[in-house]
Amino acid sequence: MAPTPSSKLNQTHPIKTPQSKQRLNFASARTPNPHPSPNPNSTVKETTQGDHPIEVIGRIRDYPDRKEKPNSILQANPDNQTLRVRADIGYRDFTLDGISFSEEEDLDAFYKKFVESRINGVKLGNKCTIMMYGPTGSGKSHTMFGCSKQAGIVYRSLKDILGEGEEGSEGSDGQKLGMCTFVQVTVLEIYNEEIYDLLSSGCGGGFGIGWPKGGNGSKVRLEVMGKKAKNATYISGTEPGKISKEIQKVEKRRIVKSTLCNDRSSRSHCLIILDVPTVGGRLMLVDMAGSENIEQAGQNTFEAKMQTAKINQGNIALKRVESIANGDSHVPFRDSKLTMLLQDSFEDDKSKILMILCASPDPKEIHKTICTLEYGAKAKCIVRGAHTPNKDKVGTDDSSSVILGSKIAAMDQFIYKLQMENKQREKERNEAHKQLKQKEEEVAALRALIEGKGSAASEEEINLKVNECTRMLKLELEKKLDECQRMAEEFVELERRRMEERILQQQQEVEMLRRRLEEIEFELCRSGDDNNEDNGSRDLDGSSFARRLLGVYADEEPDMVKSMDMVKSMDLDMGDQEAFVPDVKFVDAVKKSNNIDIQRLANYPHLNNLNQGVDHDVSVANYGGKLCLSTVFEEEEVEEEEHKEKVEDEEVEKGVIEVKRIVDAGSSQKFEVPDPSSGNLAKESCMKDGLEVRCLGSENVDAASSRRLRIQNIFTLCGNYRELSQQIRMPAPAKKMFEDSDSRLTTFIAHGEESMMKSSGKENLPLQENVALVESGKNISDLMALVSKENYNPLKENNDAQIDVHVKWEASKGNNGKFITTLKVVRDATLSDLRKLIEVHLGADNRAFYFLVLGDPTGAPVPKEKESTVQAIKLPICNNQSRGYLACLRPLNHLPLSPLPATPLENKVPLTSLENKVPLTSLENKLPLTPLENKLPLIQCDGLSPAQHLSSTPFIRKY
Ligand SMILES: Nc1ncnc2c1ncn2[C@@H]1O[C@H](COP(=O)(O)OP(=O)(O)OP(=O)(O)O)[C@@H](O)[C@H]1O
Repeated sequence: MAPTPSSKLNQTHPIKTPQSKQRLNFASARTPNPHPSPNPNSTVKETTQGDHPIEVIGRIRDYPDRKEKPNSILQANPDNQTLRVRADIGYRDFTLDGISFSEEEDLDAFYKKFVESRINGVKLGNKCTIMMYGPTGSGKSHTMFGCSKQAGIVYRSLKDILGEGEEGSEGSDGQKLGMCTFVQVTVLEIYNEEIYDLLSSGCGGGFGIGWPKGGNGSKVRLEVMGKKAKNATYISGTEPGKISKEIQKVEKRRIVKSTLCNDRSSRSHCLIILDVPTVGGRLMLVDMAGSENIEQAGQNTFEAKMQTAKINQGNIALKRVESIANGDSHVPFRDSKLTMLLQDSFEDDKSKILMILCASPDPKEIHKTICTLEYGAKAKCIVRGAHTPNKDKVGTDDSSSVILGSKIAAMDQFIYKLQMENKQREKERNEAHKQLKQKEEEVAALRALIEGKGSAASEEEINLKVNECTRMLKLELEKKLDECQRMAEEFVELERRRMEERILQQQQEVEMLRRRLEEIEFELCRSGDDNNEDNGSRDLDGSSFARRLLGVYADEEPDMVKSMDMVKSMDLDMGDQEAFVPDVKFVDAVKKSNNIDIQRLANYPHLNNLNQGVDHDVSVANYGGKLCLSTVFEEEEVEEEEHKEKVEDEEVEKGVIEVKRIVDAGSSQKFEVPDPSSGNLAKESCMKDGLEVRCLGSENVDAASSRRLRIQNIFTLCGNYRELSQQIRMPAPAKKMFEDSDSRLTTFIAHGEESMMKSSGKENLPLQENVALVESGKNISDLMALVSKENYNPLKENNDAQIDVHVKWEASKGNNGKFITTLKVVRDATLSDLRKLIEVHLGADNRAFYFLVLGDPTGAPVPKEKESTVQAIKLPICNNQSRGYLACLRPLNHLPLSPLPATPLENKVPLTSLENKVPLTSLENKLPLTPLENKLPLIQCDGLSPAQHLSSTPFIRKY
C-alpha cells in the first residue's frame, strides 16, 4: 500500500508521495489539453493527458437536522486544497484537489465549483467519470442524486448537457453552445459482482431479487462485453426533465438496507452512463456503496459479510487501478465488474476522473474519515502510464482477449492450486479415515474381547498363573533336591571317613594284639621248654604259664585294656581240677564278632598238651577228665546303654551283639562228647536258652565255673586274633548254611577231646562252617576237625602236617568229572573225615558217592563203612605233588564210560597197593589240576576257582 500523503501527525507541510517521482516522469509526457476547461473559474486544475487522471475533491457533509452539531474534526487550509483532520493527539493533513464543506457550499455551489466544468467538456465530446467514494452515511447518494430541496450532480449534469431544451443557449462563460441533440442514459447496478440493468422493466431474462426501494419488477442481469455492459437498456432523449424523472424512478430501485449509519444504506454500486453521441462525449456517474467496515456498520450476519466482501472487492479492485501508474503490464480491471466498466475511464487519455470523497466531520467518524481521505490521496497520486496504449479506437477486443487469456491462465493456475490442495486434503482425509477405521476395529476387538471372550481371557490368565506357580514350585523342588543330594553326599562322605578311621584304628588294635599274642605264645613256649628242661616234668598246675601270662597282661596299659571293652580277668587257679560243666557262651558280633577262638588253644602247646592229657596239661586233662570251656565275651549292655551316645562309634566298631544261636528252637539238642578219661561221650544238655550249653559231668559245678572263667579270659586274649583270620573268604555253601542258621543255637562242647587239645593247626575256619557241621549232627571228631581248621593260620602253615586233597567227580556219561574242591587236611585224616568236608562243598550237587582209592577208574570204590579206616594219604597222588592227593568220587548212579564192575569191589583190592602210592596215570591225565599254580581256570559248583579253594579250604589234621 502506498503511503499516505501525510503519514506523520503534526505535519505542516505537504508530503510528496513515493509516486511523485513517477509523476514527474509522466510530466514529460504531457500534451496540450485538447479540451480546455469550459469553466475558467473552475477551481479544479486542468490536467493534461498522461498526467493525473484522477482529481480528488473532498466534500464534507453537514448535519442540518442536528440542533447541536458536533465539533468538526476537519478543517481546510486556506489554499482550500489541504484538509486537516484534527484529533486530541494532533492532526493530519491530506492534500486534495479541492475541498468543499456542504455547510458552506450547497449542492449548487459544489456542482458549479467542481463538476460543471467537467460536464461542459462532455458536451464537447470529452469523457468524464465522477465517482462518489466514502463511508456509508457520508452523503454520497445525497451528493449524487440530491435531495428534495436540491438536485444532485446527475440531474444537474443532465440538465447541463441537454440544456433547458433551448437552442443556442449560452454557457456560463457567455459562449454560445451548440444544439444538444440528445443523450443516451444507461443505469446499471453492480451488486455482488453482478451487473443489473436498472432501466429494464424485467420483461425478460432477469431475476427478481427484491426491490426494497421500488419493489416492482425484477432486475435484469447483464454480461460484460469488453468494457461495456452487453445489451444494457438506455433511454435517450433531449428533454432533461423526462430523463431525470426516469432516472429518479430507477434510482429508487437500488438495493438499500438500513444500517446504524444510514437508514437507507446503498449496498450496491450504481452507474449512470450519459453518452452524448453527437459529440462522442460520455459522462459516467458512479455512486459507490459504502466502504465502511462491516462491523462498524453492525452487519454481522453471513449474508451481510458476503455482501460487504463483494462491495469491498469493488473498492479494492479500484485501488488496484493504481498499478496503472506503476506501469504494470497487467492492470486487474477484471478483478471486479466495476473496474471492468471503468477501464476506459482509466485508460483513455481523454477521460477524466473526478473522485469526490465524502466524509463526515463528526469526531465519531474520524477513523472512516481518515481512511477515506487516505484512499482519495492515493487515487490522486495515480498517474496514467506512458506505456498505456490508447486503445480506444483499435484493438479493444484483442486487448480483452489477451487480458482474458491471462485471466484464464491465472484462474487455471489457481484452480490447479486448489485441486492440489484438495488432493492433499483428500489424502489427509483418507489417512485420517484409515486411522479412524483402525481405531474402530481395535475398539471393536477390545469390546468383543471384553464382552464375548471374557471367560476365555480369564481362563487363559488363570492358566498362565498356574503355569507360573508350577514353574516356581518346580524350581524350589529342584533346589531342595539338590540340597538334599548335597547333604546326602556330605553325610556319606562323613560316614566313610569315620568308618575308615574306625577300620584303621581297629587294624592298629589288631596288630597290637597280634604282637602281644605272639609275645605270649613265645613266653608260653619258653615256659614249656624251661619246664621240660629244668624240671623234667610238666607244669602240672600251670602256674608258670599263668604267672607269665599274668605278668605280660599286667604290663598292658589300663586304658588299652579298657579299650578292648571286654571283661578280662585271669584266674589261673589250677587247684580245682574237678569235673566241670562247660558253659560256653558265644557272643557274636554281626560281622566282627569276637567269636570263640578255640583255635587259639592250638597256638598254645601247653594248652594242647593239657587237652591231650599230657604232663603239663593244666586245664583240661587234669580236671577230672572234663573240661568246661566257658568263653564269655560279655557285652557291656548296661554301660552301652548308659553311654550310648558317647561310645556310639566304639559300639559300632566292636559291634558286640550277643547272638543266640539256637540249634533247635523247639528243643535242646544233645551231643555226645567223648570223655577223655573214659572214652565215652559225656552227655551235654543243650539248653533252650541257646546261650549256654552245659556239659553235665560228675564234678562240681562251681569248679567248672571257675575253670570256665579262666579259659574265658584266655579266649578273651585270643579273641581278637580271630579277626585276622576272618578276612579269609567263606565258601558259598557254608555261607549259605550259616545264613540259614541264624536262629539256631550253635554250640559245641570241647570236652577234653584229645584231638582238640592236640590241635596245633593255625588255619582259621569261619565259624559258620563249624555251625554247619554242628547243626548237621556231626560228632565230636568233626568238631575237632573244625577246631583244627579254625586254628589254621596260613601264615604259619605246617607243610609237613597237612596235605592237599583235590576232589572231583568221576567222569561218566552225562558227567564230565567236574572238579569240586581242594581240601587241605592233616596228613592222618581219613576218608570219613574227607567225606564230611566234601559234603559241605557239594552244596546243591550233594549226591551219594564212593571214594576211589585204587587210582583206576574202573577199580572198586571204598566201602563207606571202611572209610574211617582209610587215610587220605592212601588216595592217589595227584600231579606228582608230594602233598597233593586226588579224591575221585563215584556217584551211586554211576554210568561208567566203559564197562565197570556193577558193585563196589569191596575188599577186593588190597590196601597195600595203595601204600605203594603209585600214581594213577588215568586220573592224573583227566585232572590236570595244578591249583596252587592257578593253571586251571576251573569253576566249582560254588563259583570259586580251584586256586581260591586251595587258599581257603580248611584242613583236617590229626595227631
Ligand atoms: N450534505 C448534506 N446535507 C444535508 N443532509 C445530508 C448531507 N449529506 C447527507 N445527508 C443526509 O444524510 C443521509 C445519508 O446520506 P446518504 O444517503 O447520501 O449517504 P450515503 O453516503 O449515500 O450512504 P450509503 O452509502 O449508505 O448510501 C441522508 O438522509 C441525507 O439526506
